[in-house]
Order: sequence, then C-alpha cells, then structure tokens
Amino acid sequence: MNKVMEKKPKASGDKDNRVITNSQKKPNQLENIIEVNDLNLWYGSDQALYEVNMKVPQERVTAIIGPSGCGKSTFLKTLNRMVEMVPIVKTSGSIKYRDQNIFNSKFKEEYLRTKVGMVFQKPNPFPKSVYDNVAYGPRIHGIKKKEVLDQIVEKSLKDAAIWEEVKDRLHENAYGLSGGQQQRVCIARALAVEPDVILMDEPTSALDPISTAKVEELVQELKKKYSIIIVTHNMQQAARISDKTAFFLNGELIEFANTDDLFQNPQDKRTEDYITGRFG
Ligand SMILES: Nc1ncnc2c1ncn2[C@@H]1O[C@H](COP(=O)(O)OP(=O)(O)OP(=O)(O)O)[C@@H](O)[C@H]1O
Repeated sequence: MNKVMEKKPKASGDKDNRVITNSQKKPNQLENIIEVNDLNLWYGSDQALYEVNMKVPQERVTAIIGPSGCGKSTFLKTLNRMVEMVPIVKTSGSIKYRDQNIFNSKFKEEYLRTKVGMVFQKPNPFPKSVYDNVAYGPRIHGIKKKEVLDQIVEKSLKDAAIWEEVKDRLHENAYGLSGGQQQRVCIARALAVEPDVILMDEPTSALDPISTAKVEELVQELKKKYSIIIVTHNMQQAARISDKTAFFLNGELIEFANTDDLFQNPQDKRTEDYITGRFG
C-alpha cells in the first residue's frame, strides 16, 4: 500500500543532474479542488493504479511525471471519468470534486466533463471553423443567441492567447491552422464551457519549441482562473510551469510535493533516481 512520503530534510545526495525550478508559490495554503482517496484502477484483471491519494490545489499547476506506462494518462482520465469509456475498467476508492464523490451515481457525468475539461496530446479540432469549434460546447448547453456566442468565442480565444492570430479567420476551417494554433483553439474550446479544472495530457509533445513556449506561457496565465493538471514526459517542463509535482511509478504515486522540493530534495530514492535520469 503506497502512502506519499512525509517531507523531511535530506542530508545528502547526488544533485548534479537535478532540475532547478523557479516556483516561489506556496500551494499548500490553497484550497483543494480535487481529492483522490485510495484510488485503485484495473483494466480487466490488470491493475494500473494502486491506492493513489492526492489533493490537487485550486488555481495552481500540478504536473504528473513518471516513466512510460506508469499510469499517468490513466490517472488523468480517471479525474473526469473518461477512462470508463474503456468497458473493462473498474475502480475503487473515491475522487472528490469540490467535496462531492464523482463516482457517486447521483453525480452527473456531463456536469463533471463540463467542469473538468480535457486537452489532448495531439491537437484534435473538429473539422469545422474556428468559431464553430469554440461555440460547440456552449451550443450543446443550449446557447443559441449569436451575440452571446460571439462573446463567448471571443473571450475563450482571448483567454487561450490565440485571438489575435485568428480573429480574421474565425470562419475558416481550424485544420488550416498550425499545430500550435490548433492546440490553443482546443484549449479555447475547453474554456468555452467554463470549466474549473483543465486536464492536459502531454499538450506540447506534438508541438515545435516556439508553440510549446506559447502553450507554457498560456498555462501560467490560465492558472489565475483555473486549476491545471498536466501530464508531461518533460521534466524541465514540469519544473518550469508547475507548482506541485506528482511522481508515479508502476501505478503508484511515489511522491507528491511542491515542485521545488520534489526536484531539489526528493524524499524517495526512486524519485531521485528518476529525476536524475538513472531510469525512465
Ligand atoms: N485501454 C487500455 N486497456 C488495457 N490496458 C491499458 C489501457 N490503457 C492503458 N493500459 C495499461 O495501463 C498501464 C498504464 O498506462 P498509461 O497509458 O496510463 O501510462 P502512461 O504513464 O500514461 O504511459 P505513457 O507515458 O507511455 O503515455 C499500462 O500498463 C497500460 O498498458
């Protein structure tokens, strides 16, 4: 049974390869928007997550790191129950979103998906105009008035830092945009239904360095209003943009701490080995 390590000062260790972070935040002082308690998950008879406990702070960036196959994406997709689209999935434990257990039968999945939005690894705009991509969710929620939709589209595109680039191309197909622009349109699409939490599954892994930098900057802006949980293979990225970092290994949450602490003073030898590049 895995419990996250308690923080204690560490005497020594090889720090040569460690990632240096610049976050000065104190996320522990914030309210937690999501609380995961004793979460286990199985794909059929194969267990993929073991007794995960995590409190996700509000309006901060939480990074999920760990080697391939350790359960990062599974964990992320469990937070909005998208993982249950795989019919053989079973879970135990609880995940509370604003103090309500999302596994409770009374908790509406559509509401959860609105409040806990998701952005995927590869930009996946619909084969529609930029405008229709962003207006898609609000229209499903019954908003029909053009002026209201216009406002939502503009605000969402502005919040996703893509408005200036697309304001004259709103009615062109989103497929005509660059990959980085498409990803920000997808972020705008997620924002248009007013989520609280945005799950990002390696959102920059298909992007070039300039587009990656823009999305990273955007994440820093978005955390003023949203809570962000981001899976990344890139430890430098986790160190640059996150306030808290969770290290997963073989389906267990090995360590969850303020990003500075996790990278500079890991409490578990496995975390230290991973962040110093000894495996993974
Ligand atoms: N749809 C599925 N059906 C069965 N097993 C699955 C399914 N999706 C993932 N798994 C298994 O669950 C475990 C965790 O996979 P997951 O994709 O969550 O890891 P990950 O850390 O996100 O990996 P990566 O970094 O390579 O994307 C792996 O053993 C994987 O084979």
